[in-house]
Amino acid sequence: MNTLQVALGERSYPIYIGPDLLDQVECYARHIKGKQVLLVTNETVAPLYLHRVLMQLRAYNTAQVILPDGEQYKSLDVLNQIFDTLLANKFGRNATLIALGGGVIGDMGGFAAACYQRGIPFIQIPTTLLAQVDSSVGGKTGVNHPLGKNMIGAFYQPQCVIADTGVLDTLDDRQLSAGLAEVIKYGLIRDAEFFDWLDDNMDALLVRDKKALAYAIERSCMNKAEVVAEDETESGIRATLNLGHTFGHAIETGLGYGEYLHGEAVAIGICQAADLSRRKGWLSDNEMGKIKALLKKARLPVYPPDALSTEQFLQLMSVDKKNVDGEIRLILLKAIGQATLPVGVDEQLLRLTLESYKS
Ligand SMILES: O=C(O)C(=O)C[C@@H](O)[C@H](O)[C@H](O)COP(=O)(O)O
Repeated sequence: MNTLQVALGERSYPIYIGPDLLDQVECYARHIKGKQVLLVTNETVAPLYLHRVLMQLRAYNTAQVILPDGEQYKSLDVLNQIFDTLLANKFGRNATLIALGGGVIGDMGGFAAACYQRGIPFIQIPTTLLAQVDSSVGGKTGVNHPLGKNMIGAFYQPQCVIADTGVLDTLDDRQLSAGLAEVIKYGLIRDAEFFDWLDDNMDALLVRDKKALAYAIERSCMNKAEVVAEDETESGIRATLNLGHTFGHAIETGLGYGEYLHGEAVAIGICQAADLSRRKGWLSDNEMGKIKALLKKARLPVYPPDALSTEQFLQLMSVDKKNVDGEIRLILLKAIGQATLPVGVDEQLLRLTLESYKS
């Protein structure tokens, strides 16, 4: 097992990475304070892994919530089921919530923990590649609104993250590729050497070579932990983690949550952000080509859906959380390995990019 630390003063926590961690009681026990534990998971993950986690929690008074699987269920309505179960079981302030699942479960479970009785401890057990390399780390929790992705939420850090790399064996290929979009993102925003490594090792990652996957997860988490430690609540550098997300969130919201996986929408958004950077003269044609080729090699989409018009894109992008006083601000690239902070972009250039960057 490898342990990384997210250094946030009194809110610091470890990320445990390794195989078969679900069966290691020490990973859980040292982070559970009271006797009550609520497990939040979904219909896909429960039959695969819930039993293994419960086996380690025999000393506790446990309850479970099994939610439907998919981004379309990351909503206030579904969130209420978690509160219902906490209350029905008379769980108090020292109860611990464990989120066992992908990004949707982690974000919703974390938000429920942040709100219930004004905050109870929670543990992230991410079961998708995307959740292991990105969403379980850093304390962004929340739910979607029909008009905007992740619009209702809170920064709320977990007690620990338990990334059991063995659970990726049951992940389907589409989900694996979606996770690779966020992995590639780290190379693009701050780690050019990692981008080159990914270029050389993408085939190994796609066939789930264990050594390659473990390395990609550790290096991604290391990058994320460093950024979050520097800027927990996104007043500066943390916004670079949002590369491609303004476009990506517009696709997810515009097409209806669940149509595209988050990582797929982000892959397209990364290409659109890279294309805009190229039009600004910051990125060369060669770099643009390398980015698109690596995303395609990871079996990710690189062109936006025809169903979304330029006007719809602009409308959806106008509610992004990085915007200031109504101005759309984007994370762009100066080079592979170097992202900008949010920059306001000329609307004409944005329109041109949206209209011309199509399949
Ligand atoms: O941790 C962050 O900060 C990120 O922006 C990481 C993103 O990859 C992640 O998708 C995040 O949930 C997006 O947050 P949002 O603030 O754009 O809703």
